[in-house]
Amino acid sequence: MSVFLVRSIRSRPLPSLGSASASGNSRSSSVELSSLLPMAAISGKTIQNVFLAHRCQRPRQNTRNPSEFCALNVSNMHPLQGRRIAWTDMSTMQSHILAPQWTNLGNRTSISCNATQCGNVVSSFEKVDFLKLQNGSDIRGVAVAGVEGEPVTLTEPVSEAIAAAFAAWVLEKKKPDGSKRLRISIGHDSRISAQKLQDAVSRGIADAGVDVIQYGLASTPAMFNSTLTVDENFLCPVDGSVMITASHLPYNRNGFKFFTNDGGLGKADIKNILDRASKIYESFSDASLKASEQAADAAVKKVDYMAVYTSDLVAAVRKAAGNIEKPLEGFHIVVDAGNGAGGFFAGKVLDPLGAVTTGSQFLEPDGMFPNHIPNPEDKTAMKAITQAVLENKADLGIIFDTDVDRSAAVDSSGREFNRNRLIALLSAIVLEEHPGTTIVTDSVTSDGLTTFIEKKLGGKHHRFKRGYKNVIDEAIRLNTVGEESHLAIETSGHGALKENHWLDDGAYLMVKVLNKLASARASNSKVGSQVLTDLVEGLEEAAVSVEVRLKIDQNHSDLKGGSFRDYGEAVLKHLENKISSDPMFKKAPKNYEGVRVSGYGGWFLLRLSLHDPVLPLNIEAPSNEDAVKLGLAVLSAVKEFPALDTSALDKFVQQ
Ligand SMILES: O=P(O)(O)OC[C@H]1O[C@H](O)[C@H](O)[C@@H](O)[C@@H]1O
Repeated sequence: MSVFLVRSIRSRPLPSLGSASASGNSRSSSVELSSLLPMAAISGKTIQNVFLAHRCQRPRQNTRNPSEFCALNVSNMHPLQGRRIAWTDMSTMQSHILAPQWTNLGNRTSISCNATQCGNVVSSFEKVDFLKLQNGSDIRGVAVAGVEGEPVTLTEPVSEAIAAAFAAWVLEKKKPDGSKRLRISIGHDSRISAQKLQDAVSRGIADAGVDVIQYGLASTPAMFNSTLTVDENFLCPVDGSVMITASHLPYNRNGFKFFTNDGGLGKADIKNILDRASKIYESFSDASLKASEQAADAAVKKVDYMAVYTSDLVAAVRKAAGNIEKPLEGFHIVVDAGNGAGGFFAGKVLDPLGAVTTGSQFLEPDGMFPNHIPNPEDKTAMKAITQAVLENKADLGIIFDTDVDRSAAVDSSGREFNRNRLIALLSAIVLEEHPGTTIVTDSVTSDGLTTFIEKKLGGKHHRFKRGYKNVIDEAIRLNTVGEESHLAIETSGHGALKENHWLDDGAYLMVKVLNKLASARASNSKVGSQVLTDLVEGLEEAAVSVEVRLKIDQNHSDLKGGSFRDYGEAVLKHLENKISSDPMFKKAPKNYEGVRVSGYGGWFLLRLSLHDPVLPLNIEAPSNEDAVKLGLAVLSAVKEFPALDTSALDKFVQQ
């Protein structure tokens, strides 16, 4: 990948980005530009129609005045017409300085910077704005400007306030006696805003008088794990942990997940932290932020914690295979990390275990996700790993989401282990170890999966609600009321095991799969990856399986000022009433969210999304015709609600 440098030569035309793109990968290309910077150099690349600029700063004392600091003459930047520019290392405060030099871009190009529209400037951000950042038990916001209609909400000061609030919350919970300082670890995925937010979060934590341990690129489960590891060499256990990630969302988003040794924080905790953050934010001034910048440096330590986490994974597989050093010798396993944080799995886990990993792809972190979205629920992503398995004639393919709390696999014939098939595979493995145990899953699992778990494997299927935290908490609850459960897993690829502290960990799910491969090979050297495919033999899968998402227009007058949740509930109630009088349908006897109904040999579930003003509809049926009949039944009920956008369902039933 070539990098361009902008040199301090005025008025030299910029070469066409278009022609540069043509010479490289069409989705991700870097360009050699020469031009126009008095005191700074710029490198960058164009990805997804965004020109991603990186400024290599020259010594500031050489600048005559601040506006020359990064002044660009872009009079010849026609090739950027209609494109966006995102800075990876410069706050918009600085880009405001250079804005006059860019005025001749007019409306052709929008300029944005890494973390924030207003960089490190304290701008008005009310309590209500903080509360909007809550996404279930996570915090999510826009961290990079440049996408139309998506203003930056997760600025550096906002992030700093949230981190300070989390540190205060941890202090309150842990009640330290003053003999030692508390410590909080910070990790991040591959997003382009990671560095800026890591710095802001570090400042917030240090401000609260807590030590900061930075791990750099890390996975979400590793961050939780750092609250459990006991090893002073790695400054563990930490008292709290922050993962900077927005999972599989687009490049401009980012967010936070928080942990203590009790697990991930719940919805009420997150609301509490956002409440506190809004108060802390009120006390911020430009001067106080400057002071906190200096204080942070002293409180920050860096630790290679991923080395601990990955060696634990390696040890787990060795142990399962009877303490063999290289239990995966002879297996060819390809990994697709989608340019997220999961690339470590090939080099740090599979290689030491003896597996061949050639053909693994997109292992290098790239926050623009130039190849595919790192998401095992995404069709393009699953196609990419399937292709890699087939092209490399591999025994197994493994794919992770951006922060590695979700995963899926592909067998040697290209059959996917995701959604119901992934749950079936893990259920088979866990039920061999714990006969009769209850498997807790999300609500969109199939009827075929219930039959498989209960009739073939002799376990119990507890179909609960959507949401990884809901599923895990329910499994923990069952154990406390005397019902043994060892696995909580979602069709999304989230999964947690009792034996692994109920840690929501996509990498550990794959370790369980590898354990099966390794132990089967240890007892019979001829065993190949077919052993995994055989485990899901007998799982009935519907010929048609679809999800359509019906949006609720929150500004529609039919909401009569009420919330989208109330409106959604009204839609569900109406559907339930209509269905109960129709002899073609039967309501699911046990159901924990939405309306789940059997009919025409299949089923549907309409429910409220966990986070969005959306009613997701899942349909599974033996044929397209039957699926359409189920869709039509839903459509006739929901059509009476004008604020509901049914176009996706209209399209489905008209096919
Ligand atoms: O309710 P939905 O909009 O379908 O979203 C549901 C999903 O939301 C998030 O991504 C959670 O991490 C998942 O655990 C959950 O399944």
